[in-house]
This record gives sequence, structure tokens and C-alpha cells, in this order.
Amino acid sequence: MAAVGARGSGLVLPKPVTFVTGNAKKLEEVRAILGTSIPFNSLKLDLPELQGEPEDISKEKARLAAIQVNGPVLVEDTCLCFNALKGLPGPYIKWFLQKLGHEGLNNLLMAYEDKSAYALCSFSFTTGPSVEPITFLGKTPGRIVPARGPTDFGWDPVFQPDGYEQTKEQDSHRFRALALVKSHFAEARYTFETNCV
Ligand SMILES: O=c1nc[nH]c2c1ncn2[C@H]1C[C@H](O)[C@@H](COP(=O)(O)OP(=O)(O)OP(=O)(O)O)O1
Ligand SMILES: [Mg+2]
Repeated sequence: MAAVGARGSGLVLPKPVTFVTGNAKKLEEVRAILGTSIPFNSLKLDLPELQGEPEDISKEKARLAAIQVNGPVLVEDTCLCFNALKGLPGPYIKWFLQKLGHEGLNNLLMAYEDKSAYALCSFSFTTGPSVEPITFLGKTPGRIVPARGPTDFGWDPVFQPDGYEQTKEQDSHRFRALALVKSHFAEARYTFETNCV
């Protein structure tokens, strides 16, 4: 166990939480959503990613990150799932986006009337390398549209959340998953032996 003891009713963790991601836009959104509710450091690492189900990919990322950091880590994996394609590209959206671009993502659905899709964010948290990670999911339903709006974050221009005119909303997949992370931290009442730098 990485947790070294109990103070009050919360676990005392040996180090602050490190949010591990290679994606600057993700980090920016996580910072904006968490504010000061969970103090964290960030570390830019491009971790190898398993193939398979979103939750398993996210958990495995947390395990690898915890080994590297040797302490508490938070990681996140994002999927964009097309219903007509039974959830694909899903966790492989990064490579589909890189190779096909926004227009190519639209073209994947050309043969289908159903343009519905959902964004799925899976955060995983573990207190250390020998502790099984816990996963928090946030989902936003929407549809795939021709590219529009700001082009500075991944597939945002082609994903239109339901009920919104814009391609990104405040109450996003990331926002929803982080609300669960915050609840977990509030219940667990973690404290840290050393402060964030
Ligand atoms: O809210 C989002 N709005 C638009 N695009 C997004 C969003 N969130 C992730 N994305 C993109 C980034 C990457 O192309 C893929 C997810 O892949 P994913 O492995 O989770 O992200 P990543 O490799 O960029 O960073 P990380 O180091 O945290 O794994 O979807
Ligand atoms: Mg990644």
C-alpha cells in the first residue's frame, strides 16, 4: 500500500497526486474543472496504451503511471464512439483522427444514416503502484457533424453534444467524470505528507 497511515478519517498519502498526460489541452481542461478542489502536479509522459475496453485501458495507464511516479496518480483516457460502428473508433480515436482528419471521420459514417456518437472519459486513480486503480466514467451523447468551431482540441470540431449549438459544452464528458473524482476525494478525505510544488 502506498498510503502510509490514517490521520483523522482520511488516508495520508506520501506524495501529492500527479496527473499524468501527454496532452496539454486535457491538462488545461482538468486544471480549469478541478480548480483548487484537488491539488495536483502534472507530468508529461506518453504512456503505452493497451488495446481493449475503455475502462481496462484507463486502469492499465494508471498502473504504469504509478510505477513511474511511485506515488498517487490520476490518468485519463478519452474515447469517441460512433454508434453505427458499434462503439468504434472508441479508444483508437487518436490514431483515426491523426490519419483521417475531421473529414475522414465524417466519411466513416457516410454509409450510415445514424450519425450519433458519444464521448467517454475514463479517469483512473490509484494511491500507488501496488494498489488497484479505481475508475470514474463521464459520458456525453451527441453526433458527428462536418467540422466547425475552434480547431485547437482534437475532434471537438466534429462532435456536437446533444442539445447544444456549439461543439463543446461546459458540462462535458470530462466535467462529468471529474465530478465523480471530486466526490471520491471528498469521501476519502486524503491528506498528504508533502505539499504540491
Ligand atoms: O475533450 C476532448 N475534445 C476533443 N478531443 C479530445 C478530447 N479529449 C481527448 N481528445 C483527443 C486527444 C486524442 O487524440 C484522443 C484521446 O486519446 P488519449 O489517449 O485519451 O489522449 P492523449 O494520447 O492525447 O493524451 P494522454 O497522454 O493523456 O493519453 O482524443
Ligand atoms: Mg494517449
